[in-house]
Amino acid sequence: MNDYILQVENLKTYFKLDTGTLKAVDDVTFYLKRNETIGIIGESGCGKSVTAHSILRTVQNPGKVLGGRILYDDGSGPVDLVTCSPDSKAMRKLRGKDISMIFQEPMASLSPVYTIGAQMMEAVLVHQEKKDKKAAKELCMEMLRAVGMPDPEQKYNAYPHQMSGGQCQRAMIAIAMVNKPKILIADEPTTALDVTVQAQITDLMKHFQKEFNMSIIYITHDMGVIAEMADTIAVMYLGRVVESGSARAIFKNPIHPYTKGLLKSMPVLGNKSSERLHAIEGNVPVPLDPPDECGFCSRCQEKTAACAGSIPPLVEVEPDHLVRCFHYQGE
Ligand SMILES: Nc1ncnc2c1ncn2[C@@H]1O[C@H](COP(=O)(O)OP(=O)(O)OP(=O)(O)O)[C@@H](O)[C@H]1O
Repeated sequence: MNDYILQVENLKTYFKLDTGTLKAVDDVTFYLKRNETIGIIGESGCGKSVTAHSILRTVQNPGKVLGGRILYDDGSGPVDLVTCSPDSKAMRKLRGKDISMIFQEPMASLSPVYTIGAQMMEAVLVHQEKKDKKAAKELCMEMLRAVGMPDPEQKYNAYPHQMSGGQCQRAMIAIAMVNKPKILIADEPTTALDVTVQAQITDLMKHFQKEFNMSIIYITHDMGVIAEMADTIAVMYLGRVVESGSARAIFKNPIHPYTKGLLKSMPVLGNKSSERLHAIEGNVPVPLDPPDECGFCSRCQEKTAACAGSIPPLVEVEPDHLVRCFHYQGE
């Protein structure tokens, strides 16, 4: 069996707007191994969420996946999701069953007008040919207990507004996990929570990963969470992967000035709290008809005249460690 459950290659997702073409995801390549976690990191607007929605084929209009491949292999051979229509039976079967997604804001996926139980039952029954409601309810209760929901019987009949933020997050995870997906896409799932609940939620994901042999795409702007969760890392900037490799390689030997900037912005245990954290100056620009140059060059401390000439290629630094920077052209 192929080592990779997902291979994303040269993915392009653009939004054709009246004002021009917004290249949200532009030539993105990364690979996800079975039972492993890839961390996708970058500041707000780098294209992380649009990448996730491209995989699930749920990109909002007028966004369209316009190029590349998304090879998903559940063990029976790779299928290119780019060739599947977003509304196809194949994609509907895949979403929520093989690949599930959880969000920063549970209310983005929980309906306010249905109970948690009704939403869980819907998630189970939609993928069953013979609808067995009794078995489905048992599965839902088992999952509510597995996510550590307090008083699961009562929460099964509760509406989201009757629960705390952390409980809603657990309910969303229970819905995402109830079909034991092969891939979980977690888009900033802990950002809105306090640190104790954050740690509980990441532990929960690791527990499910082991129990169900699940792969995870963990999207965040927090290098600390990535250090805790990820086996491999893809650093995104302005719609492109600018550096990727094993977590060890990225933390020990970061090459791209953007990766180095992100690492310097991480708090270090033992440093005095009065010491200011490094911040990368400026903001991520909007990739509306972007010029053919390194996307980071407007903010890069190391830029030279060469950086504005064209888009740097992805170069292999060491096996499986790739970087997209004119200053690194290989040995
Ligand atoms: N529906 C849309 N219409 C137009 N532009 C969009 C749409 N959704 C996203 N974009 C643009 O695509 C680019 C990438 O956005 P995306 O949400 O993927 O970034 P992100 O890295 O996930 O940021 P965040 O951490 O804030 O979610 C941004 O410039 C954003 O403004």
